[in-house]
Amino acid sequence: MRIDVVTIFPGYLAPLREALLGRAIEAGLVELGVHDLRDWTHDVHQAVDDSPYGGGPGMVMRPQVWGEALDAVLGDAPARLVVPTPAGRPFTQATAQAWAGEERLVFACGRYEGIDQRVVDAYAQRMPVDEVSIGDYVLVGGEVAVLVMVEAVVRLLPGVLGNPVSAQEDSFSDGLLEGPAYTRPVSWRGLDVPDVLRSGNHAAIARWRRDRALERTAARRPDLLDALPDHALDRTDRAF
Ligand SMILES: N#Cc1c(-c2ccc3ccn(Cc4ccc(CN5CCCCC5)cc4)c3c2)n[nH]c1N
Repeated sequence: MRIDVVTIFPGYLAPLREALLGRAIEAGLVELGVHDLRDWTHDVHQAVDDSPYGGGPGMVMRPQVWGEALDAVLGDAPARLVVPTPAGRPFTQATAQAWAGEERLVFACGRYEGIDQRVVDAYAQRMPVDEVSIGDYVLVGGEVAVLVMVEAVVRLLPGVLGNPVSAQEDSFSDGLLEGPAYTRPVSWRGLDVPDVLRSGNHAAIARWRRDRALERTAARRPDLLDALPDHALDRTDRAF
């Protein structure tokens, strides 16, 4: 997979070259290009924004600069254009799983009050464009959202995670939050690891983990339980 990010703060994307993601790039599993939007300005001030038509707070990012940058970055290779925005569709694990199958993702990181809508509209005429939000809170720009989305997608690519099964057993993959996890020591500050986890009884362990996942999901994310299809819960599950 090739990932390109266009931003006025390239340094914000430096964490993408660290740790797991950095190793995936070094292993050739992912190619990453980070591009400074200001490289496509032509004025001495390198202006990328202007006042909003119709009034309103703040500034809007100019379509011309974005058009030149995206034309240059995209070239002729097919890609999915992703534009983070507070007004976007929710980015979920299902989104990450769908995008993990893409050959190429190009992320347009807005700042100020966002990017002139005609940029999305123009590119949507020739390629898939997703306006997405990572959550119901307001950030200052799209860079942090891109860090989140790139990590969620790249970890799903074959060969990236040391233990690939965990991508299938993630929270949300079966529609539930994952339950609690424990490691050594068996007792710590007067708190003990649940006996069942040390029993060697794999059926009992699986049941206990499912019960804790259901319990936690019911307590913290009842909306996920409501969204589960009927066949996803067995009679024992329905106790929650
Ligand atoms: N993903 C994601 C995000 C973002 C996100 C993503 C990308 C950009 C680009 C710029 N900003 C800042 C910003 C802040 C507020 C508003 C709304 N204003 C309301 C009053 C009228 C004007 C517009 C728009 C733009 C961004 C924020 N925030 N939260 C998420 N989950």
